[in-house]
Amino acid sequence: MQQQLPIDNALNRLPTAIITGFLGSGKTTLLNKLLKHPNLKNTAVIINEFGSVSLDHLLVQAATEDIVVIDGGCVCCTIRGDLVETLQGLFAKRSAGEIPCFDRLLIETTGLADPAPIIHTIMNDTVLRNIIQLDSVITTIDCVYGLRQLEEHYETTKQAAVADRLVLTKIELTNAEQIERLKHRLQRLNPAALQIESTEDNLIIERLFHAGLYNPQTKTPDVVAWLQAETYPDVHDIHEHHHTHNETIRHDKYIQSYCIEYNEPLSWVVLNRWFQQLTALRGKDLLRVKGIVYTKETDLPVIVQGVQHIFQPPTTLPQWPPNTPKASRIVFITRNIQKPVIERMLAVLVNSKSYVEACQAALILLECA
Ligand SMILES: Nc1nc2c(ncn2[C@@H]2O[C@H](COP(=O)(O)OP(=O)(O)OP(=O)(O)O)[C@@H](O)[C@H]2O)c(=O)[nH]1
Repeated sequence: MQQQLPIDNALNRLPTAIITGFLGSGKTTLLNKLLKHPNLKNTAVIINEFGSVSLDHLLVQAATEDIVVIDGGCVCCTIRGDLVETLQGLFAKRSAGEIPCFDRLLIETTGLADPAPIIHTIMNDTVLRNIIQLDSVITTIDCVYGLRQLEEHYETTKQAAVADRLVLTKIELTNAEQIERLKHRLQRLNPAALQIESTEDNLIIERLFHAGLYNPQTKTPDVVAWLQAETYPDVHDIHEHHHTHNETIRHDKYIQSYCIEYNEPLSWVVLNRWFQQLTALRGKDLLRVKGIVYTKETDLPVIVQGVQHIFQPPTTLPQWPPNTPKASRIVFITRNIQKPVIERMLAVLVNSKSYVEACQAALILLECA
């Protein structure tokens, strides 16, 4: 039975990048550098902190910091009303001709911000998701303090784990060995994220943006570049590495990144149950999920994306892109959910003949918690 999902329309939406990074790691310095670039002159900027910054030909709005702390410490599902309002206001003014017609949006978070709620807002607000598309999550990492911050602050680890691009700042203030250690650590934490040194003047624009599903030059989906599936190491490599270090506090020790591959077509029932169980039971530990799925219900590739508890409604591509096998490939960045657990869950769900059997997948997940 062929079923319809909306065709992905990312190309028609405004590219939006989030710049995040720990306190003092160089977000504003990077932003100011970017805004001087002629290709970014029609950029609207939202600074996610108190007060506004005045920059000539640019639109700078201030979205107040309004993190709602729910008992138990989970702020991940909180959609920031102020950000939604600010964005909608910006688009209303643009439509009314009150401000110039910007063609790109940059959002700078505060240093302690969890980028997940901002990503949720962009992906799932019913109005915004038809207007803007997440083009890139850019995380600045301080080469002087980065290693220590990764150990001591989960915020830094999470900001690095969800990034599409990692910008290494203050390179000139430290030595080559420390930079290599930091790069290696970041590579293990988030192998698909491109590492860029902030001093790379010529390449920075091209390499910082366009982390979305579409190649901006050809306007066609580039699943290979988007998923970067081949960069995810086999899970055994990660374990071996951990055992060779005598690490005590490290937050990134608990972060795993891997790619699940499945050749047979999956039914939507299985797919939905899998994601529902994952989000309901371990949502806060699903730092980022994205993939292309081969389903029984449609010949078209289905695109899935999620951050923690919230998944974007699935969409399809108009056809399977060249060089992309007709199979499912989903990349996961998780905290304390190992690849075999995810694979076992999927196997149980695929083979289950009853609801009760399907619930066994949830038990696998609960046992590993
Ligand atoms: N030497 C050097 N200094 C840098 C670099 N990047 C940023 N800085 C300095 O580091 C300090 C903090 O930089 P910001 O850009 O304000 O950092 P931020 O992440 O926006 O800071 P918060 O908004 O406070 O979290 C400033 O004094 C910058 O001049 C760099 O690559 N090299």
